[in-house]
Amino acid sequence: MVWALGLMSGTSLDGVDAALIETDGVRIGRMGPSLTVPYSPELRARTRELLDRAAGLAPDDAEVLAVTRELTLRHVEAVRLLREKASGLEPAVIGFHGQTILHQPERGRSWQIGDARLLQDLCSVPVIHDFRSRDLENGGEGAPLVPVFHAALLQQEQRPVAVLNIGGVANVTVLGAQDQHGQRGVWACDTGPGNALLDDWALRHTGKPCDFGGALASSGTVRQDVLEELLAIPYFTRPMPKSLDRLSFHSEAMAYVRDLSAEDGAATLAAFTVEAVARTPFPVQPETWFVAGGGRHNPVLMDGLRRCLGNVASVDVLGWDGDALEAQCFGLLAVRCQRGLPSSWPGTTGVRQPCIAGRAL
Ligand SMILES: Nc1ncnc2c1ncn2[C@@H]1O[C@H](COP(=O)(O)OP(=O)(O)OP(=O)(O)O)[C@@H](O)[C@H]1O
Ligand SMILES: CC(=O)N[C@H]1[C@@H]2OC[C@@H](O2)[C@@H](O)[C@@H]1O[C@H](C)C(=O)O
Repeated sequence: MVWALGLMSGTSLDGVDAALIETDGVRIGRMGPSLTVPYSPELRARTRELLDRAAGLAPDDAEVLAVTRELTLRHVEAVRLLREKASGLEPAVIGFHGQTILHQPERGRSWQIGDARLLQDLCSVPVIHDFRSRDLENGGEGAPLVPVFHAALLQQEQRPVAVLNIGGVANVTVLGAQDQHGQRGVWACDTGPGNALLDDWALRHTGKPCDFGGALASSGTVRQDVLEELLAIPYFTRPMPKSLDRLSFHSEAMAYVRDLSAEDGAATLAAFTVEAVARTPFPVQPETWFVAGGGRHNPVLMDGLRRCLGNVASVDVLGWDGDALEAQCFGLLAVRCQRGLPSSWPGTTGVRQPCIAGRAL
């Protein structure tokens, strides 16, 4: 096994998560330390601006290049701080996801900005990057990629279970029951919004970047009529696998809630996240749901999920760090790439055949 350092900057645009993981690409050994390096409000705003304009931007646009450099330097800082924290643990490889500013699987396109060469030169560690392209080239959605990691972590689990990540977008991995040979089905998709719509709503109505503790949503009432209109968006009846951009149906959804009070709008958007999960057409019904990502800190989301799905717990009950999971995943994916192991399958991304994620420089 080797130590791999994973870097993930998610759709919430709040910063870079970095984590160390010991793995041979198949088995997972020890988890090392992890940390988050936040983006400055200025960098967050500039990145958000790019994300809003991404469909019309050229790769060599001056602002794209400037933000790419800034973001990469935040990643370099994350690597430096994590190495300091992990004194003595030297990573053999870095898995660098980059910042997604556009995801259009229907056009075979997913755009992560980040300068892998600069990161490799400044950190002096081999970097694996560009994790989504090959999957897209082979007919896949390019996301989610985390199911291989969830399956590796839950190798001992015999029952059908699900891991739900509620980041900016929410994604789920469903693991079927194990047969007598230890084989099981693995299915995945993005279920719908995670926190992104709620974050934008909270920012507009409270000036804060999210609905901390679900305070706003818990003092409002869900508008069922609006909720049903939101859930009538065709994405929700599409079979899995399927994936989303942070801005997928963003303006549509915002138009539906626009006239609601701040509280009712937040309650309705939180219910939207929950119902989108509950209505996903799953091939098997999970007995237990383990929830990761920032959304697990929002009691309105967690209570709603419990009401709809039954047995729902934070991944923390498994001893996992729900804030470091995605960064750890990109450490694992980097090692799998180096060893020629596939990381996506027809059931997880819709790719035609099992596919290696990432490439070296
Ligand atoms: N205490 C809290 N109360 C309410 N919401 C919270 C709290 N802490 C975090 N969140 C939510 O979690 C979000 C961040 O989640 P996370 O870091 O998992 O997203 P991400 O990794 O950027 O997204 P993705 O998984 O889509 O790439 C915040 O934007 C916020 O909405
Ligand atoms: C294109 C992109 O960056 N997608 C992210 C996003 O954030 C959550 C969800 O949408 C998921 O599909 C994916 O990230 C995780 C790490 C994944 O690929 O598994």
